[in-house]
Amino acid sequence: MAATLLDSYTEMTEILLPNDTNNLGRALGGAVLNWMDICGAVAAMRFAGDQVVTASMDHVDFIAPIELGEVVVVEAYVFDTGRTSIDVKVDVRAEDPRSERPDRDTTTCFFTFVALDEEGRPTPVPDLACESDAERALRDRAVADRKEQLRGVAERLEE
Ligand SMILES: CC(=O)SCCNC(=O)CCNC(=O)[C@H](O)C(C)(C)COP(=O)(O)OP(=O)(O)OC[C@H]1O[C@@H](n2cnc3c(N)ncnc32)[C@H](O)[C@@H]1OP(=O)(O)O
Repeated sequence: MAATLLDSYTEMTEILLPNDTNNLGRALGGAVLNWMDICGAVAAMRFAGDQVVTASMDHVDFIAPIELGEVVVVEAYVFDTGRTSIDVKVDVRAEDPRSERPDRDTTTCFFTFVALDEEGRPTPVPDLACESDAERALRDRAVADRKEQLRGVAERLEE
């Protein structure tokens, strides 16, 4: 049984409202993580066709702030699988349709979800199929980016 990277592709669009901001009028990290977790879980569920739970999130760097009123676009896709686990890349970018300001990448995180059967036990997931060059490129980039991110974190801890 196989499912494609495209089957999993999920985009979620939010607008940053006051409830999700800090006292500087910028996005709370926890609000962004919540959107990323939901978007990643939807991608994993679309892929597996089963309920999933978040097993882990890798390191998260918030590389640029998101300002009140900006549009937040969260994108997620499956790039690797185990027997019952599903690895998902989640990217976040901010857009301001009211200005000429260019879109900004604000964070990326790699999640692992586990598919569960109706009794809540881990259950096998489909193999990942990449049918186009674009899908293969996304998969390879995610694998490389995850390794690079983990290498960067290890180097920072050693400094
Ligand atoms: C604190 C919170 O609110 S967390 C948010 C919501 N998430 C949850 O509630 C999930 C809570 N955790 C759980 O239910 C369990 O730990 C589970 C379902 C994730 C894993 O259960 P386990 O009994 O460890 O299952 P098991 O040992 O069979 O492993 C199943 C798969 O999970 C993977 N896995 C287990 N723990 C982790 C982890 N911390 N990180 C990544 N993958 C993991 C295993 O590698 C295995 O993958 P594979 O089948 O592809 O080889």
